Amino acid sequence: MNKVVQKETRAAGTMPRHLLLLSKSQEVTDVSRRLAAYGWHCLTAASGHEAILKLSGQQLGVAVAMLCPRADTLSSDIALIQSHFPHLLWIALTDGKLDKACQWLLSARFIDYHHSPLDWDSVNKALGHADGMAKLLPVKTAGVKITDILGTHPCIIRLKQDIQKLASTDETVLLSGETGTGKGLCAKWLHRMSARADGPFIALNCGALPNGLIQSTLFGHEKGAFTGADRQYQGHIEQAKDGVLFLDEIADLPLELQVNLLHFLDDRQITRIGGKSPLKINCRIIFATHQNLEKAVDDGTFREDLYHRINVLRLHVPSLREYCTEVRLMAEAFLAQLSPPNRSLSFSDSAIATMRHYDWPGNVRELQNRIRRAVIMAETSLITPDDLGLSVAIHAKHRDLVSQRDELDVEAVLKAISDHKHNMSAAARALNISRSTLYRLLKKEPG
Ligand SMILES: Nc1ncnc2c1ncn2[C@@H]1O[C@H](COP(=O)(O)OP(=O)(O)OP(=O)(O)O)[C@@H](O)[C@H]1O
Repeated sequence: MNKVVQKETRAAGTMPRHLLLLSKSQEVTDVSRRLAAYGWHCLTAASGHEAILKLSGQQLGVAVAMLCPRADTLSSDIALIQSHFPHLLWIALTDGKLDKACQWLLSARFIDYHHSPLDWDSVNKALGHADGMAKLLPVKTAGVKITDILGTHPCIIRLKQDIQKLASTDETVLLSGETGTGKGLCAKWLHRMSARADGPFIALNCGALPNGLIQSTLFGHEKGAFTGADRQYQGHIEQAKDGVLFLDEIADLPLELQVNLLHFLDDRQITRIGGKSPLKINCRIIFATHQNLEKAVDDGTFREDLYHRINVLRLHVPSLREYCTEVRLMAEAFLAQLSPPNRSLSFSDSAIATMRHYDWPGNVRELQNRIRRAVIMAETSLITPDDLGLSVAIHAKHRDLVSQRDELDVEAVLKAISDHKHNMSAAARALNISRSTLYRLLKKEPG
């Protein structure tokens, strides 16, 4: 009996467990078959939008994403799914060649990852662990509960005060800041504290939808407006009537739709695709971006008139590095939220020190995800840097510093050699190093 069939037999008779399998790759069927052999039923999706449709009404705990070197193509899909299902635990399957975008994505969004050649037994074990943990974690639905904005650092106090001021107006607001800093959270607070709190809060990630879908998603369509439009659809602007529309990743909105949005901001009217008469909609818009909009204007990918229209009330959401003295406080608050009730966990001193010195490129979202991971991985009641997946990250950071320093050394040596017309002894003297050190830095044998 081959291995897969044996596993199938072993899994037979147990209830199938469900997971989301997100992949744009042809190999999805093979992976889904492999996982089925362990009793996993995979809901496959090739985009965030498809995943959201398939997940609605389901109580899934785990999602698997197949990452390839161009992982950035999945990053906005994952962001979209997370905004609707924030408590899914994510595990990545990668082909081992991690580029920068992929590494960033892994640290920001995943609790665990497995490289090919895949050891399916350990993939299954990790999935089982995550699924079990997801069942123990408190279930919260997106949009229902807003967490507090944590932090007592002056930059967070200022942020909260500014949100309060902006909540008292009905003006359009632009939130800027790195990914994972809490722009979505601030937008929800702006809504919650404003006169529109009883109205809807509708969020749309402009980068997560294919170009063909975004216009009807925003503006809606009439029945029969295009092939497949078998019923009338009220777009997000209309759904946000009397409430707030949160347009995330605004820099990703295609240029042709930027014009339509500008018109809406001016006259507050929309016409559904295929519609004849314009509709007046009263909603407040909050924009967010992690990109440099000024550069996007210079590059011609963002309209200058729209930029000026939305860049009036701008709020910068600080990166976690700007208040890294509070990492412990935040980590402990997230640990209390994310630990199952029957487990008492705390951080070891080395975990606190490591978190304090880490750069947090994925900001608070990364901190939350690392703690989710640690809750699953910790074998004792004391969380270690390893449980947070940080020993490797810190090591990589140090290796980076070493390689950067090496590059600078080589640059200085090459300049000295050129300044001294290729006289190695003179170049070494000028740098105050020996000839042998000079050759070592150049990784060459003395000539
Ligand atoms: N100061 C904070 N206190 C508590 N939770 C926070 C804080 N900042 C961010 N978070 C949490 O971090 C997670 C990521 O935040 P959010 O999605 O709002 O980030 P974002 O800046 O909108 O990210 P992106 O640019 O990728 O869309 C959310 O779960 C949010 O509740």
